[in-house]
Amino acid sequence: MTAIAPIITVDGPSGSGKGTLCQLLAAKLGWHILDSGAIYRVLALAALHHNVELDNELALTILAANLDVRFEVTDNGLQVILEGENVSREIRTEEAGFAASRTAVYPAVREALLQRQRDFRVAPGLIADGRDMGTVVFTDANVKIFLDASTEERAIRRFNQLQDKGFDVSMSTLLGEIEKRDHQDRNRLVAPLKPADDALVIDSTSMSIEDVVASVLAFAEGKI
Ligand SMILES: Nc1ncnc2c1ncn2[C@@H]1O[C@H](COP(=O)(O)OP(=O)(O)OP(=O)(O)O)[C@@H](O)[C@H]1O
Ligand SMILES: Nc1ccn([C@H]2C[C@H](O)[C@@H](COP(=O)(O)O)O2)c(=O)n1
Repeated sequence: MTAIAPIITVDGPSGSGKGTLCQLLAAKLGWHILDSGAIYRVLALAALHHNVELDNELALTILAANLDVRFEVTDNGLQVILEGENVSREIRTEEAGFAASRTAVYPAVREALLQRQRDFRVAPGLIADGRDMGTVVFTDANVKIFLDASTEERAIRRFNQLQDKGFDVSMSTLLGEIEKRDHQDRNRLVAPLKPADDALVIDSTSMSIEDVVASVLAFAEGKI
């Protein structure tokens, strides 16, 4: 009998540091990584390419079920390939994040993407980054983390991150966009952003990323 691969889920709002934490955990443990937000971002981009409106649930669901996306882990980070085209940079704008959040409100779209996400669970283990990893996709995860930070701190982090990548952004616009996306992700009817009952909630507002990693590994001891 094959043992089921262990899994650590990391959920939380935009800019809380989930992606950074997941990469560090995956490198430390030698595990695979699932960036589920990238799947929703790619879906929104595919909708744009195929002239599908972001409020057309049926067309989005068909697109989601047939999404031709590949993920490649390289020395330059995760590369995201949509229909043969590298879209890694294009999907990282705040606009792409908000468009992704719009596609993510539809139950049928989420259902169509469920198995694709679960297929990432292979040995030696998986670190899963998202909004509903611990509450819906991997309810039996060994370790569940809900990573948070104040809205202001998240906006500052995102501002610095986008500037470093060469995107032209304004702090006040960014703050408004983050609040709007948080509201949409927390208040949708299906799989809203919230901590799983058995998650460790970490407020990283005043924590370094190294401290966050240490807290997670201490919590995970004996569970993975
Ligand atoms: N504890 C921390 N202290 C300071 N900066 C941090 C911390 N954690 C992450 N960051 C920085 O904040 C930025 C956003 O982090 P990251 O992309 O990991 O967030 P995220 O939660 O994955 O966001 P999203 O869900 O929108 O993809 C990055 O530039 C990262 O280096
Ligand atoms: N498990 C997930 C992952 C992502 N989404 C939606 C909601 C987010 O605002 C958007 C982009 O995610 P990010 O790349 O910023 O992590 O995608 C979701 O609903 N469920």
